Amino acid sequence: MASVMEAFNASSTAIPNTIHATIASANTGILSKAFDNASPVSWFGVFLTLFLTAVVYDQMSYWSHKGPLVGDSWKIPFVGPFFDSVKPSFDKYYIKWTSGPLSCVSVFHKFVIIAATRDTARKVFNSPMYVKPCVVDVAHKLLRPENWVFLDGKEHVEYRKGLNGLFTRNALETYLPGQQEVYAEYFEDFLRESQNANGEPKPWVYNLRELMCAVSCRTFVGHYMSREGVKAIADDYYLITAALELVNFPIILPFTKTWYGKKCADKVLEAFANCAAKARVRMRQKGAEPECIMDRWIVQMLDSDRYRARIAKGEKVPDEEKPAMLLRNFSDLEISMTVFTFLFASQDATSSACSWMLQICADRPDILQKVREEGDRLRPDHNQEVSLEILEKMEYTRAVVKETLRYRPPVIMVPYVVKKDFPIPESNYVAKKGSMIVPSTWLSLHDPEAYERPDEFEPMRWITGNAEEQGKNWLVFGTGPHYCLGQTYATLNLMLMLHKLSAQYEWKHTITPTSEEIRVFATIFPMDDLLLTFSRREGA
Ligand code: HEM
Repeated sequence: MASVMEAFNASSTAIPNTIHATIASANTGILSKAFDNASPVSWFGVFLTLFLTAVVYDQMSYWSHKGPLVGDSWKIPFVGPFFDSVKPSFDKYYIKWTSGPLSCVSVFHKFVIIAATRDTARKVFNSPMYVKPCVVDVAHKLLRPENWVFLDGKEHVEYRKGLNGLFTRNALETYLPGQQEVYAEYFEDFLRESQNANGEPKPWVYNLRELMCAVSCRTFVGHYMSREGVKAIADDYYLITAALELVNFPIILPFTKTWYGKKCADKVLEAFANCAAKARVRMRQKGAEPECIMDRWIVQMLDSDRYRARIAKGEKVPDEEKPAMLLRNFSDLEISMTVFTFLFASQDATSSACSWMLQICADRPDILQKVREEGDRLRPDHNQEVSLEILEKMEYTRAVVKETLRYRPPVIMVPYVVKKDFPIPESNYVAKKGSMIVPSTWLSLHDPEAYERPDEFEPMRWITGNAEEQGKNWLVFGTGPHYCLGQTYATLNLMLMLHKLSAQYEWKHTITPTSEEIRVFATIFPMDDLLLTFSRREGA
């Protein structure tokens, strides 16, 4: 969502010229009187007039954008519902989504259109001619302005193609052993922490965030980073999320959230660039096998180099020896910036998903029992590595993960910005250039026409029901040219986590009156931060 800075930065709105002219003439009249010593008009009068003029301008601007959209008829002068966005409330978002397919708010001078239904949301996701993803201004400073995620159109498509090779089935298989190592270490830590607390339940959301950060780092940079290095990133990562919150001061002043976030982001970038340098050295060694995303990327670069060298020498290289994707050479910093975007995109979403998944499975022993039965059947020896082949056979575990993502979609809104006036004839509306337009995923994923009893958690809808056929409603990972690059990886990773944890551990959830309430912090979490205790599963 927009930062306050964006609100301030918003381009001037298209108020009819007559209004501009009226305001201008009013201003000149008053000002000339103020400077005329003989005039009784006081500075207070001048100020008041300018203020009222600005209020009128702000209101007219709001109306000129709003047109037929659902939204307040009157805007609180200048700020709009700013104070609501300081502490975002799920219930308030929900009221907005259900108010109409397209609704609006205006915060400061930023006009925000909310696309709440499946069809309006899809329309936004699939209109790259008119819209592009929008991030808070501070994101450019944290991720660096030259980062690929800020590319648009053809350049974005081309860059993204070069990344596809990092998420193929074959690639995902090579990351599995590293992920399992991390789960094994952290689950034992969970157990110790619960034992040290003498079985007293503790909020676990923070531990899960750290775990997800560690698994991501192992997947992205393998063993090039020490456990302490990973822990340092995991410990500080929330500073980055906080810096990118909707409402933050736009200029990076010392000791503000954005300042801490930037410091943390610089550390992560430097650490990842060091890892890239190490990967470059290791992957040049004979027989070195890729273990992480950086390795695979560097192997693709080296293969492309070799191919180009052969061609340059005039060799006729058979087609089957040509790399699937010819890559240019990326610097350590470029690799680092890109891998940072993976962490940035995955950290909050995956932490949210696994928090809800553990809560739901603890509260529904019938579901957990089935996950265990499937796991025990397909991998009876708990010391055996989980192969991709085994994981892919876990139909019920997959259904639980997909149902978690549907029932509690981690990313409830994806902010886009309108690049040029965007006609939406279905709503008889044209979104003006510079507006923010935010497709929401919630209603689509809770649409009773697509998913019967949408507010019930029913994994079987993915096996014996028709949930898999509702592709148009499945907006968990977005759709269109920016759809989530890591969706297969994210799903498999959550399956791996649930399988490994349920095979060897028990976890109990202490239900509180706010367990089912939703706290919005970039993504969504149980309001009470998920009170858990861990123990070893009998016989494991
Ligand atoms: C449960 C976990 C996840 C959820 C719910 C999720 C959801 C999303 C959503 C909704 C988008 C915006 C799509 C759009 O605008 O159409 C997105 C984009 C993206 N995601 Fe994910 N994501 C998850 C995990 C991951 C992971 C693990 C990675 C990386 C390894 C990742 C990498 C990305 C990237 C790079 C983009 C931007 C793609 C682009 O602009 O071309 N995501 N994700």
